[in-house]
Amino acid sequence: MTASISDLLAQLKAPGTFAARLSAPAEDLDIEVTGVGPLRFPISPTVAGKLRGVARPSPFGLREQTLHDPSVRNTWEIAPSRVKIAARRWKPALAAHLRTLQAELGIPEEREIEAVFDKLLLYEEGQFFKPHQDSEKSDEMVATLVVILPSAYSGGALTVEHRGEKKHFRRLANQNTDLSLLAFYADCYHAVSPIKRGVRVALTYRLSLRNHAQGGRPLTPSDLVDRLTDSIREHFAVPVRRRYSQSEPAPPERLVYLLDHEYTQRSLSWSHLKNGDGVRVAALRTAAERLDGECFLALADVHEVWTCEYDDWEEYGGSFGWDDPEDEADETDEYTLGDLLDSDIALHHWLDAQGKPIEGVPGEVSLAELHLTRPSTDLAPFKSDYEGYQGNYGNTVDRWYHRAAFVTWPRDNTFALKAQASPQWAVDELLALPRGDTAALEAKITALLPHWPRTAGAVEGARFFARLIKLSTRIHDPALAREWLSPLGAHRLQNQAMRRDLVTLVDRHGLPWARDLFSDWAERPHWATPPLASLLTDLCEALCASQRPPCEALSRWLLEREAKTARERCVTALTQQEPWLDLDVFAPGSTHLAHVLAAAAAVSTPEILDDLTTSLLDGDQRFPTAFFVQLSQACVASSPAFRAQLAGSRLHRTCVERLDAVLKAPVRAPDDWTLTHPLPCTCADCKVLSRFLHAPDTEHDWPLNKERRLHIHRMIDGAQLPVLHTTRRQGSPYVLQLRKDASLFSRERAYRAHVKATLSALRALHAR
Ligand SMILES: O=C(O)CCC(=O)C(=O)O
Ligand SMILES: [Fe+2]
Repeated sequence: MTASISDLLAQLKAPGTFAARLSAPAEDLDIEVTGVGPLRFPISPTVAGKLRGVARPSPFGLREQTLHDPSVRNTWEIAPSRVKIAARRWKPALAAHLRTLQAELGIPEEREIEAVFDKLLLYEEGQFFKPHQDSEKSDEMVATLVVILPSAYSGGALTVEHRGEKKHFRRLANQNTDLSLLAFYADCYHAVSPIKRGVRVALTYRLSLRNHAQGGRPLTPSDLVDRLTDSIREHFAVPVRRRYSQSEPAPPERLVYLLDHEYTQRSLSWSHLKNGDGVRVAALRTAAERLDGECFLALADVHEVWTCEYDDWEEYGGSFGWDDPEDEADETDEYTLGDLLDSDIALHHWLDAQGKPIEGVPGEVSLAELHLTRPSTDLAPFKSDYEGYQGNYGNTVDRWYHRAAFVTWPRDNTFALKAQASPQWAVDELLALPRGDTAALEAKITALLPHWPRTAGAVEGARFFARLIKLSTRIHDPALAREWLSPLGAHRLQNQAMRRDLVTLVDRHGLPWARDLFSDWAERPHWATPPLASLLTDLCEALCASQRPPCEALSRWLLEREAKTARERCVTALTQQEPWLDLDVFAPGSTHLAHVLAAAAAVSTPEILDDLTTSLLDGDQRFPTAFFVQLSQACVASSPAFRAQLAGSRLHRTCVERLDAVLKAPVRAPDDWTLTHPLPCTCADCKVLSRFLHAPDTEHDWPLNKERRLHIHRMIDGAQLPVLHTTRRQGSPYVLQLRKDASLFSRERAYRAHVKATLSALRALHAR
């Protein structure tokens, strides 16, 4: 059994810790503040008062901004321009202290630390600084140094937190005489608890790594690297099922290892990884390179959704309260996490092995790719959002974390990964391959298939699909060509070049292959896929013009298939409640039929018209007049070729008869309010409604309880009858008031006019 990557990496302890302290005599520090004079230690309350006289309230940096908020930070600060420190003795003394602290923080000896003085801070009684991260003001900044000057005070403990682990630094026993130097990694949250008595004076420094040159990689025990190599090999060998995917289980394409420290775009670099991250990445990279893996660093945005138990939740700030060990304040979390419901990780800001930014790699991380030694819950979220009760899930909380990751994959996977981020790029690359090398092309295409339907299917734009089908004509393997074409869809065969490519394919792979391809496309329609019907004429023409037998056969098969679907659409429309004098119910089906008939006429396949006529006129269904009106309209608007074929046919004669009958019926007299329309329901109430419609009456007041009123409302609306129906909310039960309205006349006039125009167009077909 190979060990898990996380377990192996957990054995690599960080060289050093995230926060360290030392104490030192104060005599090497000669310090003078403009307007106050030289500071003598311990700093007296009088001098502290003078310092306050030249200080200003501190702002604090929150992410990219600088804010003034005394509830977060309540201290005085003095700018470096007012503070003069004699370099002669302090410089070598500070350098020596830094070497000690550097070793404790696990920063390799060969890296040189540079300290830049930032400011002088003064905390008086009650002043504090709540948990925060220091903004990393330069690319090289790795840590913060605080030098607490000798003075008498209590409270004012500094707490530093890293990945759930906290270190408390209380004042030194000899705080009156000695300096206290504290250094911690810049991504650590830290806070100063309120001063109880006295004053606390501190200098802060930014610590940067100087010699940028890639100092050798931290060494890793070679047996561990061997075992890690085995585990990585196994990671890329064992197939796993992908979440939400129907495709066959496959080995992960990448390995993503989440680092422990936080990094910003500026601070992420191979040479500046913070303590434990440095050794683990070195080990992973050495192992990955043995396997010819490509290696990257990236920033990782982690988002998790948890169920949670709610207890008195407050905004952020409450959950990371004072940690004054002298107070022994008990710590309570405001909510307790339950189950992880969902998580997603997005990688961005990629750096390659040389540290150069790269683009075009998919950001989304799958569970199968992921390894980590510390779960995100150990970290302080960058942001969290509490959601009240969420149905089945109860309360939930969303948390976001800023992490970073080491990523590696076998060099052979690079093409497939980049293709996921940009299918367009991949198609262009493949088209640029030397024409004759089918084996190389097919190997590359095979590597893309697992993600191809999803990634290529999401692309918008005709150019891409034109190139996709063009490339498919260079694939010899029929099954591969079919899978490659699956994201295309028949509705996208919009231009002649694409249809010519289709002809080439059908001619090469044969009719059964082509039928399967079109069936794939029909089975997996995009929700907004436009029907193929409007393209049918062009498609069949292109297929038949080739005079290749499989293409001609495909044209026929498509016509028959589309004729069948069109007829089914019309039959389905029959089952819907038919509105009074409505011309829309059969519109989609009739238009579809007309497209099929036009295509059949274009490629001289007259049997389609005969077959359809028989099935429409002699089938079990009786189509109402509205259907023939719609069909006639679609036919007269269709292609000249089809109109010529229709003229004098049985379908033509039937349409003429049915439309003629409409016009032969007597025109409604101006005072005739009777109305005949079949209702789909025969209940007692609907019979009453029908009687009222038939009758010359225009009004009917009908006491009815709620349920029955609702039924009648629905009947009238469903049939779009020219009857107003309102409820008079008086008495018991309320009264349903039915009123026939004048649209009875206007709608009928419009209908007759429409039928008349269509009929004369139908009759004109003979004249040609
Ligand atoms: O006063 C201290 O010990 C810490 C000061 C600090 O965190 C800061 O200036 O950002
Ligand atoms: Fe700070």
